[in-house]
Amino acid sequence: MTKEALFEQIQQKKSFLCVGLDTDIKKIPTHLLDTEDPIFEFNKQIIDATKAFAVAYKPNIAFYEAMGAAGWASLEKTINYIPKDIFTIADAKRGDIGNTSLLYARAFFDNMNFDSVTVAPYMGSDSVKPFLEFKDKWVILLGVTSNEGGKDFQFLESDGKPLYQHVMETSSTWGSDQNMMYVVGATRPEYLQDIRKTIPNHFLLVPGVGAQGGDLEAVCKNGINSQCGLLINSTRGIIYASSGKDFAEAAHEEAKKLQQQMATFVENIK
Ligand SMILES: O=C(O)c1cc(=O)[nH]c(=O)n1[C@@H]1O[C@H](COP(=O)(O)O)[C@@H](O)[C@H]1O
Repeated sequence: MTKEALFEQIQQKKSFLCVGLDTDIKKIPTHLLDTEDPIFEFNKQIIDATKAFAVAYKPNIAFYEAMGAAGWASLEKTINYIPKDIFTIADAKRGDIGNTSLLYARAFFDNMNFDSVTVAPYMGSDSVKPFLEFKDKWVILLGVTSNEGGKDFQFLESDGKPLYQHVMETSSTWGSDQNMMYVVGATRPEYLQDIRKTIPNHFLLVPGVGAQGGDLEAVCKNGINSQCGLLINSTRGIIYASSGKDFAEAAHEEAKKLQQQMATFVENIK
């Protein structure tokens, strides 16, 4: 998907919501366990209930890998079920020596037809560049993560700059704002003004609202740009809003609440 197509969808839906699909067999409503593929059945109903408000879906690959071959089958069915105009993110946090990264890229872009994959920057340029060779596909590089341990390395300074800033400055020359995005946790909105000085035009994937307590308003105020530039993710806050038979309706309501908070920000984009 191109950046223009993504922005068009954001304007149409007045939303920049990404719904995470971290589907855990231990957490889905028990009445689904009798179906042929409970993980897919859950995802299907979540997608149907939220697609009016979501511009992206982000299955976290760990949840599928943990189920073995059956998990991969559920993931493939899920990716094929997501409407084609909605952006898809394989949240896999990959990155390895070049020939291995190329195969990760083929797995998610060619075999499964995801639009993007999350990538860890630690192994540097030759671990990221193979993902950038695929037309209309995206790398979403970890920048400032939402978790507590993100502080362990990401803010260490050298040459007067924190590590995350070195990562963003250097890596943004490997591709462009047409094929690279960055992860910035919603729990750390105070870094967004500085981040926007380094990468004014890139889209940011912002996880951490809902269950992790991130601040949606602060993220929007500091992070939005002239093409929106934000995909804000919520996972548990939406997909596990209810553990009963009404889980899809509850997900619909939570997604709608977030979309309504986002609508004014979209209307004010100049
Ligand atoms: O890359 C990510 O998506 C990610 C980066 C980050 O810094 N923090 C973070 O929580 N995530 C992912 O975003 C999702 C957050 O889920 P909830 O906390 O349930 O909304 C999980 O799939 C995490 O793996």
